[in-house]
Amino acid sequence: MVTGRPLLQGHRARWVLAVVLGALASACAVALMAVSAWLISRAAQHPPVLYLMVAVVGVRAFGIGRGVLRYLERLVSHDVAFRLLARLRQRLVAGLADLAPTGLPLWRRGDLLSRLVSDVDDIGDRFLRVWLPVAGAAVVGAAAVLLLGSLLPTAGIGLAVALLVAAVLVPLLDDRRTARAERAVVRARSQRAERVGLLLEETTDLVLRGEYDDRIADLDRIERDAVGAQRASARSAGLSAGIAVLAMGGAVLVSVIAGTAAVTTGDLAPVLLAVLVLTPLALVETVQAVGTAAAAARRTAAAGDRVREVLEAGEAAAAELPTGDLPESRPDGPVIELAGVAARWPGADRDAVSGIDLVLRPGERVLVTGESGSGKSTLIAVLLGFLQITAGRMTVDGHDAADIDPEQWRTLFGWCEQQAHLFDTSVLENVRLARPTAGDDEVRRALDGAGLAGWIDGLPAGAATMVGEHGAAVSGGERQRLSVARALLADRPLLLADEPTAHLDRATADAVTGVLLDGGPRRAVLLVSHRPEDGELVDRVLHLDHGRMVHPVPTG
Ligand SMILES: Nc1ncnc2c1ncn2[C@@H]1O[C@H](COP(=O)(O)OP(=O)(O)OP(=O)(O)O)[C@@H](O)[C@H]1O
Repeated sequence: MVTGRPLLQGHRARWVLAVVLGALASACAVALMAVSAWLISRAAQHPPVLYLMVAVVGVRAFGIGRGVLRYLERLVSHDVAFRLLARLRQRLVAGLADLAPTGLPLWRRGDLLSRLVSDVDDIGDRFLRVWLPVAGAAVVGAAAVLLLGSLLPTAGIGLAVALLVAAVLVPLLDDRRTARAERAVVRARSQRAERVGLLLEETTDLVLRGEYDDRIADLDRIERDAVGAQRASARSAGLSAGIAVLAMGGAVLVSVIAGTAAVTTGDLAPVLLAVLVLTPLALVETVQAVGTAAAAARRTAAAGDRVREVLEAGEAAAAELPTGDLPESRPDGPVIELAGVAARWPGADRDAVSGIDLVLRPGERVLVTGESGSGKSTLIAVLLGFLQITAGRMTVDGHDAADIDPEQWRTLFGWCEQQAHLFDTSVLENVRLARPTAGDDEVRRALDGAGLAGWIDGLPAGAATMVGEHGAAVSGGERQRLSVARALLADRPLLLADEPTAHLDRATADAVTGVLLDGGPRRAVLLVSHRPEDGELVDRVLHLDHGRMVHPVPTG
């Protein structure tokens, strides 16, 4: 559950310090007002200046203390909040990694981004804008009530009632409206992130299909909803703030009436009248913060629910993952076997592959062919452990994959994909991702192996050249070879290549296929390809038709 308690673990002392500092800063503001009031009243009686010195020092100390303590409170509380947010994001990303890739379509990409960024930020606000002001207001409010009550009980009661109205009653009465408005704010924000993401991804298609303007109009509608929701939320907050001022005004009035009467009857020293009257005014800001805290509490609750969904899905996925170790590796490399394997994508009503029997021995090269949609990529997803098998058995050296920790299982495989993702960093670092501990020399050898030496020599900064956002500065063939370089650097016992030459010219495709298949005696290679000529380069061909293996392999 995304609540403060588990998140706060290890940070409680800092958190208490932030609350104490915040309360002291608010207390300084109230004390400043009270002491100033006393000082002005007393000074009006022209006493010897010595009588006033303590109060003068007090005014200075409280004035400086208010600013310094508030600064320190901000420093400590934001430090705690950022630590908590980092911890929460780590947990979310770890959960998503357990869900990926088949579980990720549970949420649209923009929606997921909004949960990871804005919703998590809102949860940070729970500490900064909900608990902190409420804790501070509770401490300072109680102290002010005690102070006024000790001077004149009626004034204390008046202040207590005003505080209850402004900080408890109004937020409670307004709760349903606030909750609705804040839920709408969070929903509109997520829709906006989702639609903007889609719009950016599909701009070219939308323009060509003439649907771009409709999408912009749709976005405008969402934006109007978002603004409407924010207005409703601001109206609520404004109302609470206004009532807080009125309530404190009421407390001032009670103090004036009761205080004047008490001074007349001699029950109260005249110099204390100003203290009674001005102290409630110093509390206005503190009480208003409680009003906005109520709205923030509602928003963070809505955001918390959305983050919790992702966390719980991740935790559920993690709980189901096996934890066994890979068996001791054999000197000549592992043997991977699939016997009668079937697998189904989430939400599908039939298996995407079934009855798959396949043995991959060290050094073997197997070509997988089949029409589009016949299940070739699904077979790779099964091998990589991304897709649960629904029937049959997959083993490594006789040990069931279903018992092995998926992270360990995946260390068996190198993967050369169709559209390798490139990050906005250098060529070198993009390849090093495959084995982060690899030295520059090893990365360069992998680049050479993938036939990229000539290309790199021609780059302005060699292998240190940046590839641009999403690899914008890299051609399709170069991207493909970078993917090959990654697979070579990873140097895993089994190399899976899913149509690695799909977008390449014949000569480049021949070269890339050659490099991939030349894995040596220990590395098995499973190549998915539509090129008939690749059949000549491998030991075996596995042909798929509607998810099932076909024997004999059709020719031509
Ligand atoms: N991520 C996915 N989620 C749901 N269904 C999927 C997913 N990927 C593939 N499928 C379904 O599984 C079946 C096999 O698809 P697969 O991508 O494995 O075929 P393929 O042989 O690799 O096709 P292509 O040559 O076009 O890449 C298809 O019916 C497809 O719709």
